[in-house]
Amino acid sequence: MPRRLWRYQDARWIRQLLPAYDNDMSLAKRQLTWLKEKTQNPKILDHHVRDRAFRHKPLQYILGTQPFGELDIVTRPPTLIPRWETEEWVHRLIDILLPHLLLLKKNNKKTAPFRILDLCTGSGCIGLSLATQLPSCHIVAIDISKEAILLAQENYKINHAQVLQQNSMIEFKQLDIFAQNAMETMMLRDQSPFDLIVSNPPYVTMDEYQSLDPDVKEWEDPRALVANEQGMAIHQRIIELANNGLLLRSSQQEEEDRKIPRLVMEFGGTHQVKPLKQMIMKDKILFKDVQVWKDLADKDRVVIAM
Ligand SMILES: C[S@@+](CC[C@H](N)C(=O)[O-])C[C@H]1O[C@@H](n2cnc3c(N)ncnc32)[C@H](O)[C@@H]1O
Repeated sequence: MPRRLWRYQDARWIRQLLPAYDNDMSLAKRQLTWLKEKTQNPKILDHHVRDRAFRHKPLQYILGTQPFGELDIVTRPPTLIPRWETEEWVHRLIDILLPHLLLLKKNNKKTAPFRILDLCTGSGCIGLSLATQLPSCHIVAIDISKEAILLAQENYKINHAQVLQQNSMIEFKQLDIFAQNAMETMMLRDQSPFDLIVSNPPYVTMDEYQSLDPDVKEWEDPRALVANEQGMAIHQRIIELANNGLLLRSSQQEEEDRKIPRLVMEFGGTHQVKPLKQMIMKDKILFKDVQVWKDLADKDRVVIAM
């Protein structure tokens, strides 16, 4: 296409993109630059701009990937696009676990793999980050959605070599955590409890869901977002399963293990802090302490039980 025509097209595309970015010219221009990095074909580009501008298609679904720490996670509707808030706490968690696992390895204190359960895995971003950065871990990752499990497996294939390099492994399984046989299915072959449970479960109420942006509502699976019980039904189920034997009992643990997180769950905001802490500390046998981590926007975001 001649340069003059490109300039004309660019101006038209930017005009079309503007409403999707609150009429912020620099943001609209930046989006166009990213779209152009994906394709230089004007017909395809025009299609992408229309998808973004008129069909509210999230940019990450158009580009097909989203960076998540060291990983480039493949994104596809309707599986939830990994969020920066999750990326942040996962890397904070890795920073805590890594020296601990290296020390255990050095002191020969733990010969069996460190077992992690990633509940509500979606694209696999959390489980795969842990599997590619932590040594000798055995991770089981669960999701109710078939599309999510297929996507997570695709993401695993891309990062397979890094997982092997860590001498770790990860398995994905489609399962409803409310299913009757959930616990046995999650423990898989070993039938032994986990050292750590991590999860970014759905946590918005149906009312909150109604007011979300069309980018989210029209493209992402509602099952990834909405939960009953004021957005805490899945958290409640995870705590119940942990208490019923899915997590190692503290008496079976080495003293050092007690200092590291054993249950890590993302949640929606300050209004959920008190009920979540109460649910976790109801049975004081399993957990000795509970903390809340804030995200970079200074919002209560993750509950950590030790
Ligand atoms: C907020 S998304 C998190 C996805 C991913 N872990 C992330 O952080 O981007 C929640 C996920 O929970 C899954 N989910 C919802 N209800 C579930 C259930 N009952 N059992 C298992 N997974 C469930 C959804 O399919 C969705 O993929």
